[in-house]
Amino acid sequence: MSIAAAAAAATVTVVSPPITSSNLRSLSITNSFKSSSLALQSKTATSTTTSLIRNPRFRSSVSAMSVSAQENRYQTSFLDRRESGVLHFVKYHGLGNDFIMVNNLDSMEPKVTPEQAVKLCDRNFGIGADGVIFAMPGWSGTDYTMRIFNSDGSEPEMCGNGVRCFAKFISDLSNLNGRQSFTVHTGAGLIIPEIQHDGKVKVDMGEPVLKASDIPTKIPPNKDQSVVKTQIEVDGVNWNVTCVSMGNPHCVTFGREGDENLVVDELNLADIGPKFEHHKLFPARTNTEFVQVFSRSHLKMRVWERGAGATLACGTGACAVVVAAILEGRSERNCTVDLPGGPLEIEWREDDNHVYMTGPAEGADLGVDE
Ligand SMILES: N[C@@H](CCC[C@H](N)C(=O)O)C(=O)O
Repeated sequence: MSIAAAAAAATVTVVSPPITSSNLRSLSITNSFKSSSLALQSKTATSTTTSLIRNPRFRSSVSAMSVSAQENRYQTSFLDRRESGVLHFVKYHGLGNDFIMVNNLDSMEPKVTPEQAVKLCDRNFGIGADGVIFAMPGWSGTDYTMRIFNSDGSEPEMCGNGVRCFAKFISDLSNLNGRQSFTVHTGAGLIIPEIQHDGKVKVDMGEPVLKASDIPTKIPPNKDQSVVKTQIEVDGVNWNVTCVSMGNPHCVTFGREGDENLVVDELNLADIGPKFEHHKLFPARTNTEFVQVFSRSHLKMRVWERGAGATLACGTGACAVVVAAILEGRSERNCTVDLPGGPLEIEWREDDNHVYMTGPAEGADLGVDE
């Protein structure tokens, strides 16, 4: 289906996973999109494909909407029905960080434009999500490619919770013949998720990037080429920050000048979050994690995500938090990180310098049982 056909889509079908022919039920949502922005969006999508492929880290108005719930039973999976003008998707979430998942395995061109993603992600006038994730064919030898649009339409390099959802989505879509692990090309390079026996997904998130200019941040490096526990002024207050990229940029803070012990529940995230995100010291904007230390292996964080705002969880953010905590001498290499949506297990392994993230990923449960 072409971008134009997708954009002109009149019907979007939501299906509750697991995706099997026997238990398939659907909820139809009818959208009318303004078609005037289509040509421009198609160009945007193409240029983002190009920039993703060039990423050097790969080395190692909804004008009207009506919703009608129907009980439809189909003999075959919805994935086998390819009506033109219909976008099929499912909702997945990792600890409440939720995504519209699109089966894009037949094309390297996203079936949804950034502008459409903004509309689809709207929690009142759209479907509601923190982002749209596309499962695409592999690239340069990988099994698959994952791309994502934030709810503001921007394209991040990587998404930790998203890649766990991606792994579950792929295993629901494809016959993996018992394989539980595969390789995924992302804007942050090669990512390897593995579905564990307990249903959780463990992800090799690769090596953290610490060089300030690669994160990118304009904060002057204070330790080798990295920014570790240095002060920046945000809205008239000095914050101690450590900067880490997990393919996407993160600014991690454990507190303000003279007040090292953040109580993260007391923060006005909606006020301070955007001031970090759009700070002039972060040329590509930044995700920001506010962290409270319970012990050397137990941390709690709240996140303000670039392009998505306050979310219930951020996988790359939790990885960045543990890397920052280790760099600042606050934690061990294995930590439980509590997020508003639940805990993630993070390890920054000494032997290979890779960060490993383990946590759940689930399809949205519409509560419709057989
Ligand atoms: N929630 C994600 C991160 C998504 C991308 C982020 N908003 C960005 O722009 O970098 C995660 O779980 O990592």
